[in-house]
Amino acid sequence: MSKRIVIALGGNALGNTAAQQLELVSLTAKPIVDLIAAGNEVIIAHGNGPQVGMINLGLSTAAEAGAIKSDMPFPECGAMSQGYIGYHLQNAIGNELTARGLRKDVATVVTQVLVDENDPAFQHPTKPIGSFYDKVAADRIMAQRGCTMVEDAGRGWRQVVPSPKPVDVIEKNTVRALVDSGTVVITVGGGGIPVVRRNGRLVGTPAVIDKDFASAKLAELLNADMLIILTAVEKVAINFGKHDQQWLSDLTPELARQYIAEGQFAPGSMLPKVQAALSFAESAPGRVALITLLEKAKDGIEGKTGTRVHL
Ligand SMILES: Nc1ncnc2c1ncn2[C@@H]1O[C@H](COP(=O)(O)OP(=O)(O)O)[C@@H](O)[C@H]1O
Ligand SMILES: NC(=O)OP(=O)(O)O
Repeated sequence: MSKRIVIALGGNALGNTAAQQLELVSLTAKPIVDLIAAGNEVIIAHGNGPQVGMINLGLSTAAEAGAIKSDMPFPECGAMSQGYIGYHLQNAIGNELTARGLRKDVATVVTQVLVDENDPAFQHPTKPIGSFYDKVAADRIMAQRGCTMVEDAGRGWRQVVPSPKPVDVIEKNTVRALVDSGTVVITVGGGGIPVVRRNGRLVGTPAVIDKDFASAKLAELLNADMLIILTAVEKVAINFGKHDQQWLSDLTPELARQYIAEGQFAPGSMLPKVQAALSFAESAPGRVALITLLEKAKDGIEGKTGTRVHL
């Protein structure tokens, strides 16, 4: 039976350069088009941590060198990352559809996501962006730019920015209308451009929303049947990386809460995915969230693999 499915793609899976990204999205497009060819309505959300950091650093460096007139504000960097990644995804998915003789429109919607100006996340930057650095380089960048950098899960040092929770997707009606008309939509890229409401106006704010939370919010607003969070592991584990590691196939809200309380999921990596999956699964009866590998998405939908979070 065909389903309405929101897919969340990890930003780290998109490579570090435009050439790498273009090559990787051509591979990403295949399993996504498998789902479309099977009759599902597919909406694609994606991360932007490495990309928004690259755009921000590149333009700041150009401004400091006098090559451009002024620095680029951070929300605009987020918008650029949506266009950059969205273009590659719509190009790759469109080409894959054409190669299979399927006729479907594919479009990226530049998306603003409402956040609360009083969200405590603004006081505690946690979202890693940009490249990984060693400690010496990180200390130098922090001193030069006055930004915050932290060690990211043993992989090196990265800049961190505030990551408020998504409250609403401003362009949700446009996205819904496009999906209803049969268009494959790429939206809430990088979790959406964070905006706050001030005196009745929407104003961009420097932050990066977690794409897993934004995808869960979008899936809820679009009344999706499934939220699929695609990442670098086939299943979620408890005792991850330890000798007694145990892969999980099914997670009820009760179990998910228990494991979260035990600290089983790493903050900034698996924790937001499990929390986002839990929030979608609990938003209405029958909704299922799946966490798995891109190439296992089809098997996961059929219940053959992945970690399914459901009531
Ligand atoms: N309990 C866990 N179970 C499975 N993977 C985990 C767990 N805790 C941490 N991880 C790590 O989290 C990673 C996914 O997070 P991340 O790389 O930030 O995601 P994204 O795909 O969105 O970029 C996995 O590849 C895995 O290395
Ligand atoms: N915005 C966001 O969640 O990006 P990553 O997936 O790259 O962390």
